[in-house]
Amino acid sequence: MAATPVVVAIDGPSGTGKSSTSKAVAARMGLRYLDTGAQYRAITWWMLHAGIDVEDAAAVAAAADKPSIVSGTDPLAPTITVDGTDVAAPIRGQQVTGAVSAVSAVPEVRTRITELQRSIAAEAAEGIVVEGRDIGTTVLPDADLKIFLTASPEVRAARRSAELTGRSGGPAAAGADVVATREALLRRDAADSGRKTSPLAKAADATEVDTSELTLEQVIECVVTLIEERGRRPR
Ligand SMILES: Nc1ncnc2c1ncn2[C@@H]1O[C@H](COP(=O)(O)OP(=O)(O)OP(=O)(O)O)[C@@H](O)[C@H]1O
Ligand SMILES: Nc1ccn([C@@H]2O[C@H](COP(=O)(O)O)[C@@H](O)[C@H]2O)c(=O)n1
Repeated sequence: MAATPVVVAIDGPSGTGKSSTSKAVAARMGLRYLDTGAQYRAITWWMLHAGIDVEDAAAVAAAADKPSIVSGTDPLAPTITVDGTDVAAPIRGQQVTGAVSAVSAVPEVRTRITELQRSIAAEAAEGIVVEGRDIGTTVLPDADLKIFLTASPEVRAARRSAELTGRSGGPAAAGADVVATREALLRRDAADSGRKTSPLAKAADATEVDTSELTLEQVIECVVTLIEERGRRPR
């Protein structure tokens, strides 16, 4: 008997483990995977590249429909391109990270990206895990399962610093500064929670999972169990 497709929304603040959890759960359950933060980062990269002042909401709004953003949804090898250019690496840089909350707060940007997200989810015949900030509240309010991941700022900063330090090759790297990383995470959370249009928020019917004291494997197991309870078995 074919498995029933399932749509899973995973939201939460920065660095709570959304991407790591979503990719692993999707791979284990035979689902597609969509990183919506990567889409906002991609449009931000394009704005910066085009010389648009990202603090000028009118200029950002006027350009919102110009770039073509394509997301590959294989959880083992997710991809993101803008006008055919692979931007997977540059969208993770400091410049984009520092600008993305301003761009994602512009309603015309959100309308454009939300439409894209809904069409990708609708095409995923086998089901999909979609992660972001407003998936359960706005993008896919009828998702079969909604998870809201949290973790203390200290834990998130320590995890992110370890990741950045590893990526840059040693403790001397800027990513090793846990205090600065914590401040940057909290600044981005405040901007994402405080915007008028579709802010970062927990849907009323979402299950909250505090990952502060959990290993990544435990969080993955928790989400897989919740999906199985809705009748979907791993492949
Ligand atoms: N439960 C966990 N235990 C330990 N480390 C974890 C856990 N969950 C995630 N991590 C690590 O924390 C870091 C941040 O995780 P991840 O990128 O998945 O978070 P995120 O919520 O998607 O972040 P962002 O919103 O900024 O994209 C990664 O290095 C990841 O390996
Ligand atoms: N559904 C979403 C997802 C993301 N954003 C914005 O993108 C930024 C980057 O997200 P990451 O998950 O890659 O860190 C995030 O800070 C938000 O500004 C969003 O608005 N809605």
